[in-house]
Amino acid sequence: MSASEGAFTGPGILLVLDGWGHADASDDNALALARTPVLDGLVASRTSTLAEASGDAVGLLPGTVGNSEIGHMVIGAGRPLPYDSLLVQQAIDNGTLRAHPQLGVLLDKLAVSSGTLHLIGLCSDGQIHANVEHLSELLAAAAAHQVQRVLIHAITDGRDVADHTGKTYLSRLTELTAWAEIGQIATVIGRGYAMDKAGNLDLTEEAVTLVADGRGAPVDSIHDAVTAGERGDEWVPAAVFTTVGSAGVADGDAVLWFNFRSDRIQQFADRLSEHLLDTGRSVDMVSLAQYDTRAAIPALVQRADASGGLADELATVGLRTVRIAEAEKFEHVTYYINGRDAAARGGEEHVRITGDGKPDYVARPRMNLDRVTAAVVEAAARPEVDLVVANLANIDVVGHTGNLAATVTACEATDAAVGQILEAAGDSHRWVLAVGDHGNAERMTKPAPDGTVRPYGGHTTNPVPLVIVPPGTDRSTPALRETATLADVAPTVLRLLGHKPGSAMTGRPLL
Ligand SMILES: O=C(O)[C@H](O)COP(=O)(O)O
Ligand SMILES: [Mn+2]
Ligand SMILES: [Mn+2]
Repeated sequence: MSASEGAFTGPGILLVLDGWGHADASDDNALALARTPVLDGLVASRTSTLAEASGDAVGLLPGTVGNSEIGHMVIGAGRPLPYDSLLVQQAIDNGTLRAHPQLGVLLDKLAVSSGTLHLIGLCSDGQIHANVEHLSELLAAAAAHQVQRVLIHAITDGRDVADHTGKTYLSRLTELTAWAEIGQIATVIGRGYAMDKAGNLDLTEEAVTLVADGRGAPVDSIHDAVTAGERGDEWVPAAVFTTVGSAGVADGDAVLWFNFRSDRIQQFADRLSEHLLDTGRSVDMVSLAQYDTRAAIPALVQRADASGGLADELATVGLRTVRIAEAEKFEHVTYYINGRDAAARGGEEHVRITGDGKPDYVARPRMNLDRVTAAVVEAAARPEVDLVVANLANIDVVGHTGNLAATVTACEATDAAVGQILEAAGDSHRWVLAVGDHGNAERMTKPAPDGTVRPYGGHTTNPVPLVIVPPGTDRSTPALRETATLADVAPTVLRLLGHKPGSAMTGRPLL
């Protein structure tokens, strides 16, 4: 360790506590209700501040809740990055989406062949994976090109928005189709099936055969579609509207995927592509934003450049990092934090902690935290490792269940884990920077579109705690700046490691 402008430099630990947001205590604030002496101590310390993690501070539309993808990307990039949802909205506002040549060719082809356009995506306004309002532009484009038939394959949410609101969003779809004078809902299925990202292909298959072959329970109304299941909107079972005639995808049809975030739709997109190919159907596919699929699906809106972030800077100066998270958040500390770049840089080691079987987060709110913590402690003890980067998933993942009691347990388990990690940091004379990537557990209810207050497991627009714990007994560290955003994390980490912020970073070191 050496002194540098009042701050110390040396090896450290960057700890992302997923879903660790800040809000005043209330009876729906799981973090405040939980007994969390370690986290409370960190937040009350002099080297603690609050960082903006939502809206335009990170590259989202103003007022939009943060999410893991943009959160980790900005933590890594050291600058706000125009996120896909923002870029899609800009393309709608400036007319480039509607005038997109590739979209025009696809729609004209359908108009000539009388083929069907299938719109597939998450129907809510959660703005994390999709926004149902984007459909007005897509339907208008189809109508302008005189496409004759548009079918919507709606995925119900209940995770990024309050549960049991699926009916409201499906009703919104019918308003949009009435306004555009084209389109009808053909099928409905919950995101638990259609947006599995853990390789549970049996779940994905339900969505694939529903959309491709029209195989699902016949329903006559939105009400029947969403009330068939008793497990909420995430698990609405496959349903086909009897009113649409043939709901499946025919040879010569086209598919437009309207989720803008890839991670939870790519498995479905790949499986549907393979299924159509296997069954001899030639179908044009495009996606609203870029997907990380095996299948080549052209995107209508391109991703922002996220290079020049922490990973690139660490590689340039030759520092070693270990990245640790359980499966749910593994891409977050590797792919996302590295600027949506799958290549591991030199000096980068990845530790992915996997669990057994299908997770039940209410029954097991500790998840695999003990093993994640053990891996962090082990990595911290290795002198050749300059920076340990870890994500503790529980506060967010259990928070998503909307179950307050389970989330309180998740917060308490995380608190104990952070305590162990701080001890290990003390032993190895490392600093620790702990930060949330967006809010979640600090608010567990939300008014639904119908005005009722419902349990809510989704993210928030609240700022997140950002705390630096100096190594050893160093108590000379100055207080942190009061205004901060996630873009300040990478410059601060580089400073603490004894290096300058990267030239592409606009965030500023917090000390
Ligand atoms: O995909 C999910 O689990 C949620 O919709 C968003 O959560 P994340 O942004 O924390 O992954
Ligand atoms: Mn997150
Ligand atoms: Mn989340």
